Amino acid sequence: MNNKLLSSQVERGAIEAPRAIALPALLAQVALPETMEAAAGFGRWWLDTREAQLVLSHGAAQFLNVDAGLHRALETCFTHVVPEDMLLLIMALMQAKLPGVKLDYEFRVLQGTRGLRWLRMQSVPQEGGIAGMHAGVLVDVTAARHIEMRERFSYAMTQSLVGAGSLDEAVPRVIQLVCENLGWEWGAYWQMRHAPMEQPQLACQYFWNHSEYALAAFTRASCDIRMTPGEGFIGHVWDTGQACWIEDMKNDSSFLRRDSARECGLESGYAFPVSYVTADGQRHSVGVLEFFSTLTRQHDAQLPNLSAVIGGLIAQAVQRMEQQEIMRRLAQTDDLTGLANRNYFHRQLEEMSADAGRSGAPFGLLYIDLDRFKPVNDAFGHDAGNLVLREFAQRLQKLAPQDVCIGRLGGDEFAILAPLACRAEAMPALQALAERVLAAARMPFQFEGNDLKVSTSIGISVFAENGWTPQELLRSADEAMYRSKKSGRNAYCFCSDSGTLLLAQQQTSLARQLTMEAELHRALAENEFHLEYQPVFDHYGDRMVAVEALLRWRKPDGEMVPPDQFIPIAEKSRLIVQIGRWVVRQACRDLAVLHSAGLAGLRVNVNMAAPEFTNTSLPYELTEVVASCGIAARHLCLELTEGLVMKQPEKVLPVMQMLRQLGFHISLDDFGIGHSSLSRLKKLPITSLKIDRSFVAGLPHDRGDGAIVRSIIDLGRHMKLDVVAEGVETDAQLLYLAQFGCTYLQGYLLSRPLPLQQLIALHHNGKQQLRQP
Ligand SMILES: Nc1nc2c(ncn2[C@@H]2O[C@H](COP(=O)(O)OP(=O)(O)OP(=O)(O)O)[C@@H](O)[C@H]2O)c(=O)[nH]1
Repeated sequence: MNNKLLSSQVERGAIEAPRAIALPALLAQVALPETMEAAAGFGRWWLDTREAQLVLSHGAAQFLNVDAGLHRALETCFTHVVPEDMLLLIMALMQAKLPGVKLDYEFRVLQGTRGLRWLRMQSVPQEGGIAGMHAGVLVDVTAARHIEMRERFSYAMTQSLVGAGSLDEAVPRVIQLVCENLGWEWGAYWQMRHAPMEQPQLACQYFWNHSEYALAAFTRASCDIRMTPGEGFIGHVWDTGQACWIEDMKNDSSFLRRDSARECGLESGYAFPVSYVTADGQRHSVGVLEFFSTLTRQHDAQLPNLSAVIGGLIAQAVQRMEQQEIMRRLAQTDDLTGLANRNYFHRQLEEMSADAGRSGAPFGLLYIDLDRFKPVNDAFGHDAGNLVLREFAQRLQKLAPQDVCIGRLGGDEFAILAPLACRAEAMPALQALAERVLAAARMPFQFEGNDLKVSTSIGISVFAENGWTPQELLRSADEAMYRSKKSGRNAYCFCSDSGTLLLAQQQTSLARQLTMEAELHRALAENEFHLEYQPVFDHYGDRMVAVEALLRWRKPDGEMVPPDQFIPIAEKSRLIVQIGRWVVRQACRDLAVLHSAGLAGLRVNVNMAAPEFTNTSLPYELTEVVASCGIAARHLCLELTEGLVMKQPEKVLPVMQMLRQLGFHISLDDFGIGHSSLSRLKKLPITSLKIDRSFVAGLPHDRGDGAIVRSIIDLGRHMKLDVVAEGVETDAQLLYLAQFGCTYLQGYLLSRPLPLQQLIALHHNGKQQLRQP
């Protein structure tokens, strides 16, 4: 706005009279001291707080990138102010009308080609000023702000780099710091990769992106692409060692990732080298940092000003970490062979044992000792011995899979730690590895035209069969290795081949039992058990008469533990009684649900463990359980094994009799494989017999099984006992059993074990009708 226009506005009455008096003077000030302002580096402004109008001098207008003169609306002066600062600026201006308030506010403005600048707006008290009129100055404080910010930023960055233990930790933090503090949306660090037999290539090693922008496509393109020195934006910066701007990424044909930049709306970017100069004046390039924005940021000078500091600090960190890495590697490595040294190998073994203890993943340990190595030293000298050790180490590295740890434990002793895919593969995989080691040692070593010959003896131990701890595993493998020596050398032995290692096995199984016991206690307390129910059908296989409750254990990580793994361990402790009681209660509660869901009359069969049947209070406890669940005693059938009854008949029989008197059903499980004498069987207070699945499996073709099954069915008929056949899996088995009058049938052919709700759904689907007993 020029002075003429300003005057005309006053003349048109746009500004009220008392202020109009002052305006010619203002206009004169706007016009006249332009050169003075420019020299002093400030602009002036006059604010009419009543009308919210502002007059800007030429200097102030230049700073704000708008016209000089009168602005009737404040917003027109501030069109280039950064939106986040705009509201606070206007609020600060309006507060100036309050008595005693002095305006002093800093804000950011986009000054066209000069980029982002910081301005400070301050009021300057006027002598004899007009009420409601304020005047002040506008100063560009960008330089001071940059210095301050650079200091703050350098401090934060130094903290990040000094505190970081590795580049993986440090560099992403620095990229994020730059992006967040300097307003870039995407940043990355490129590093030179030296693959064998290939030209060195720059690859995107770390990146960071602002979560509010959809930049995944650009990240993908950056991670996929490789650039050789001189190639593309990154290759150019690497090659020249000079920082580089890119103003229009999406249309710049030399920018290799322009398509993805277009897709993500990225506009401009800046890349600079990360390098350090050594005492001899040599520059060493370490990598390239690049930053991109969705705005055109060509002249935002903050990053260029800081890039030397950032690049230098990162390069120093890289140098420091590389040195640390060398030191670390030296501390872990055996000088002569380059393999893991004794200490480091032990640490690896400790870590692997701890991991395997948690995950159960097996691994093997090969303890390798060269045979007749001393004579090599004695005959050809220490250098010859060293050559054998070095070359044998190289052969081990070549033959072993990538993921194994190979160590030299000292002298002519080596060891290999080999992860195993699964327990079943342990033996063959370790055997194959040991064979390769034997063959590698047998190949002669060349020393000054002589063929040096050695062999090896190997001992193998496997986690957790031969030990849970590094000490147990090493001792087991060492003992196995000595057996290989004793057996004539050039051989391998597994630890478990030896009776002398029974102790390790016993310790292992004890440790496993203790761990499992602790887990079972937790499982009970944390409700990790649940029940599934396998239906039992009448002899036509079409009516469900009972369900067998089957205990299931799902660990918090989702792993299902098979009952045959945890029941034997629970049986060795009193835990089985607690678990058994939980099963009975839950089964009775679920049965009540099944009854009310329309399965009235259904019975539940529950497997009972040995210690429970020697407990004389069992009948009363069970009476209380069924009563509290609202079901009758006849609805609960307790299954116990033949062997249990026969082991302690004097204790078990009275409990069984009491249970029968109270109305509970009792079934003799796994019938046929125990040692029941018929005379004793007659006296047992039981209601049914269960034919063991091993006999059912042989039906109908195995004559022996057929004869046993028919006898049991006959026996049951004569003793007025129900006979249940379990493990029915084929139509032929079902027909056979039905033909000979087996009372009840159970097996996968009819139904697998089901969760409670599926059982109810099965019933509601109308597929099953209940026989009312
Ligand atoms: N060259 C060389 N020899 C070493 C080094 N460290 C230990 N030794 C020697 O290696 C030999 C190892 O001894 P033994 O394992 O008993 O010798 P061996 O002849 O292999 O005996 P068996 O294992 O019973 O067949 C000793 O003579 C050590 O002095 C080394 O770094 N370099």
